[in-house]
Amino acid sequence: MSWNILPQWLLPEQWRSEAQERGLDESGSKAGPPELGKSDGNPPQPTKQGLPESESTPKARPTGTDEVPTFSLNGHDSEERPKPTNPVEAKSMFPAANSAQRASAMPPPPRPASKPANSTSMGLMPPPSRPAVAQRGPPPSAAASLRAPATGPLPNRGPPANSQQRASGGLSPNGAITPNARGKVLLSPGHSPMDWAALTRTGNLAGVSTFQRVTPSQLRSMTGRKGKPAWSSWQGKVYNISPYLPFHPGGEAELMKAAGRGGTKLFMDVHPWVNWENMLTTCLVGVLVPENHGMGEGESSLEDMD
Ligand code: HEM
Repeated sequence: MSWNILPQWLLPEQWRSEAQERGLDESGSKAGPPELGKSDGNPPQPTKQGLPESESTPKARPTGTDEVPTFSLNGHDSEERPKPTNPVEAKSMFPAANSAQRASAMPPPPRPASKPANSTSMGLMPPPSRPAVAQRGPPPSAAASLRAPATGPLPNRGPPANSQQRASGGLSPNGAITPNARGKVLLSPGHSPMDWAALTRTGNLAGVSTFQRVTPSQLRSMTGRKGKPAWSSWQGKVYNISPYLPFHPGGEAELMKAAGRGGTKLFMDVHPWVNWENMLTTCLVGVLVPENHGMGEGESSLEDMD
């Protein structure tokens, strides 16, 4: 038991009387007269009267220092632990002053990183809050995914081609429908480049059932007006550009400049990087041929068909 290391005047009444009965002092040996532990509530006076010569601990004789004996239920520990003399050591009792942990140069074990209280007290910012998980709706359909190009020009979505916004809008001071510096227009919904790509996969957009030989006069008549389709030739190939008009990022008016004629130079002046051949594959009408190709009178077989 560790009660025997305490001064008698610090012991509870019950223990004090017990110690007196056993006649033990703090070292466990037979003590002197029982008046040592009188229960008058006052600490014993530092007098040698009544104390045996063998008594050497300060329990019954305060030394005047501020040390307060520690109390532990484990009597062995309290008796074996050396009393700290350094005030710093006195505050930090773990690891023990003479332990291997103190003697070695090993750093202390790392603190757990995920303690917000610790990180705050260390002056560190708390970890950033995780971004909210994007609200995802049902998986997009195949057609919808086609409308969101991962690369290439962003689809221009905006008011319909014949709307008031298209007619008067845009950043151009002269009223042209060119809302950006590059002259792109706002395409009506459902007319993005990906929509066009999806449309071209649906089938033939040429407007003719068979491959045609187109003469220049024939081509000139296909202006996209008066109920006729708009044809244009690029490098000897004739395309029906009517279906592409609402999809053209440069606007219908720009594209219509090539209607009924060769559009190579116009095209190459503006965007030589555009792969028109791929884009217009299903719009291919035929090839451009000399005016009197296959005709004695210079008449066009297509004109006859109309
Ligand atoms: C059928 C033939 C044509 C196709 C397939 C086509 C296709 C395109 C494409 C894909 C763009 C967007 C380019 C980009 O974002 O980089 C574009 C823009 C444009 N196109 Fe065309 N185009 C054609 C004919 C023409 C013609 C004949 C003209 C002019 C007479 C023209 C004028 C423009 C303009 C001004 C732009 C906007 C500026 C720009 O994107 O650089 N296009 N065209």
